[in-house]
Amino acid sequence: MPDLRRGVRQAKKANNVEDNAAVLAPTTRRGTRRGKAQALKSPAAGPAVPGYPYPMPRPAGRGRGSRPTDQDKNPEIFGAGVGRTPLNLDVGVNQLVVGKSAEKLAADAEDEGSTSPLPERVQVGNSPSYKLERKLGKGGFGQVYVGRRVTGGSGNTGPDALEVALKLEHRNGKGCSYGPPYEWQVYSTLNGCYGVPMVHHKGRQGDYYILVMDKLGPSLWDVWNSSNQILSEEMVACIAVEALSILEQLHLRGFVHGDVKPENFLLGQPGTPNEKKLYLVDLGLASKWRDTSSGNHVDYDQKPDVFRGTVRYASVHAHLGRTGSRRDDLESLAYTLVFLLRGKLPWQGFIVKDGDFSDLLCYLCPSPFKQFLEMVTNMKFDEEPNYLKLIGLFENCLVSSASLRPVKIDGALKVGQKRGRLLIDLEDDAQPRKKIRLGTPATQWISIYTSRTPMKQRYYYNVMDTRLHQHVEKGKNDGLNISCVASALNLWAIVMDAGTGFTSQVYELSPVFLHKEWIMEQWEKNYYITSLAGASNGSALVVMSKGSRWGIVMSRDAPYSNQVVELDFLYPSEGIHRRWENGYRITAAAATEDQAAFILSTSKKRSQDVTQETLRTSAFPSTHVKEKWSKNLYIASICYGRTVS
Ligand SMILES: Nc1ncnc2c1ncn2[C@@H]1O[C@H](COP(=O)(O)OP(=O)(O)OP(=O)(O)O)[C@@H](O)[C@H]1O
Repeated sequence: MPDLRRGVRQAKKANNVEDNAAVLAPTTRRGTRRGKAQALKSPAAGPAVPGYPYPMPRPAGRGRGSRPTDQDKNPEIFGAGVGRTPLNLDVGVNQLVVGKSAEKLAADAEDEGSTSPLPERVQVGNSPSYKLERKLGKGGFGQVYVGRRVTGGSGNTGPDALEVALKLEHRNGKGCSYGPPYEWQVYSTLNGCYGVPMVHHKGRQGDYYILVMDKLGPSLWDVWNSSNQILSEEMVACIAVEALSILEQLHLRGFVHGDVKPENFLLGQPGTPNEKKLYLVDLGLASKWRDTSSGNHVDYDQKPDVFRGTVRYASVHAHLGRTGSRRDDLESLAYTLVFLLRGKLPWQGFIVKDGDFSDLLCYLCPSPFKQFLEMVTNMKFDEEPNYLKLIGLFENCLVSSASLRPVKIDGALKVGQKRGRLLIDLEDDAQPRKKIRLGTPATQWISIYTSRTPMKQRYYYNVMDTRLHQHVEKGKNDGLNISCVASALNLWAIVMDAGTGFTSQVYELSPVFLHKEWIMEQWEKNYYITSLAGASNGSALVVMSKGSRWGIVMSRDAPYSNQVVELDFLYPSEGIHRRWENGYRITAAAATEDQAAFILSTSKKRSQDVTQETLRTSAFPSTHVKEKWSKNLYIASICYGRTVS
């Protein structure tokens, strides 16, 4: 097939051309990660909810907005460069989403009127009988009422209490598609866990699934709202310390909460000895971070279109669809604390531009809170949190004597108590960590190298539109085909090599992105898109090729057995390393000013174990490429865009 866009042939070698014509020894570098390959589940198989501990399909969703709040009146706008909302997360403030669009959420909300009337009296299992009294709260799933004991039982507290909280979920409700709410199973495992209210009875009555639990007092959101929307530093420090103790216990039992926020922390009942005690409720989004049978940490994964949690407080990892782990609860706790202290989070109510995220958040925080945020946002996926050290950060904020403290910190005192003070050793011999997520945004070249048998490879960079054809033609004359293209500052970078396996190639530079007519014309001729780049001025370079390898790739039998994506607002180093360890290799990369995405695939041919390395450089990596060539590592992909330095 003739090339459709053959430029004028020119033998002249431009300044910015490099050629690897040297003859290299025919030794292939063995993969250093060989043998560690461990196949991950196919994305299509099994539940789509990360870390979901039970073998049931994806829950129907936790999509409805929670209780209307003053804050809800102010719609939040999430900017693309915020570092928090990459996908269809344009939902209101306190909404919980599981891979759902905002439209679907609205539809769910309209269903509400169709539920049956609430029972006047409740009696489940061998519980006493309760009369339904005032409403305590409402979430996206359940409604919580005071239950006043009318018959049965005689005590004042515990399973016999005169007043309990009744959480009712309609059997047709979102969380009940497969029987009793998932939260029930979590409560069964966690009953008695420090800081989690006791569930005394549960059962179905008529159309409702009902949990009978300890009645608690106001939520931290209520307290914040009735305190002029600001809480003292000491109070928030006490909350931090106690919340950490509660989360530690929850984590010790193998669960992450998954929806840490002010609305889900409740104080004990006013007027009782527990009125200053903190509790964590709502286990409906809890998931296992540790596999029960093997005791191993659950596998890392990223599904950018799946989100669960509350938009405002969710960790950046949760926004990016990564499997939940202990670090996410801690990051949400950090945002909860900043919110309670300052009454707002920097991403509320306005579009946050590049860089503002970390600057604003850190600027708003007193030192211990800032340090806390830095520590938790730098945690690895499976890292064991150092709860003691995190608690210790707040030691100096706790100035009142134990009896005057606004919130009890019994959990932390149990560990390091001495006369009601925390005794926590803040000595740390670990090396200071680099600020990854809160670092300075940068724009760099990201180049990916793969080991291959020796071949000729050449690159051109800083290529203007007008010079493109002459470079490509020169390469073609030398028997090379384009293997990847990239754009930086409206100049092109082209990598050409002798090992693509393509028999013929066409390309087009068009002022529009994905010039449909031209692409369809080439498809008709059995060409398939093999590389693609867009410039910031809107023009696009599309390369289409045909040949044995890509003919197969694009039609029926791709050589990949599985494919995943790593997407982030910085270079997702941890994710890429985890994927490498599981046998994935980067097969495509793209970056813009504010995001970078990597497609990683596993090869059907297990024997094809290739070493892969990546580089991030401010300038085009010309010197590095030569070094890599000498080790039989060839550019496999290249892009220019968002990283963090
Ligand atoms: N044990 C309790 N005692 C007193 N109030 C409670 C109790 N449990 C829940 N509440 C109140 O009811 C509200 C809703 O409860 P919960 O968060 O469990 O419901 P949900 O439908 O699962 O919520 P979400 O939409 O956040 O998932 C809480 O924010 C709180 O104000």
